[in-house]
Amino acid sequence: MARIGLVAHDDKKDDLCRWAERHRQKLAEHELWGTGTTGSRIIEATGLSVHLLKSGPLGGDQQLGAMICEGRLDVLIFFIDPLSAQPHDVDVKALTRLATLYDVPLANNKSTADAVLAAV
Ligand SMILES: O=C(CO)COP(=O)(O)O
Repeated sequence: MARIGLVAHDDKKDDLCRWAERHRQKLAEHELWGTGTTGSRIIEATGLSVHLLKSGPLGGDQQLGAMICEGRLDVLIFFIDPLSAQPHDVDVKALTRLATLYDVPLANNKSTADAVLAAV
């Protein structure tokens, strides 16, 4: 069982919910962690159990970063919106930096997320 973080920027939340619905059965085998709004949307869309952290802009990205550096997260699925500025861009950068630093598989789009999930 892998510990999987699920995060999406606002314009990508629908995409991540559809992706989670498509992979519902496989995701149910794992321990899921989500930032507040993303996690709630996934619970609503799929009925999956997701541990909810703070909303991203309120520290949820940093909580996931802390999980990574403490060895408590195995995979990060983070659908980033490349077309919008984020008020908490520094937190987004910190999270992706820590995932890279600790060699945690990081999927920023659907194709990569498909590949990563197939490997866990
Ligand atoms: O902002 C986010 C990631 O940077 C996601 O946070 P929410 O899931 O709370 O919207």
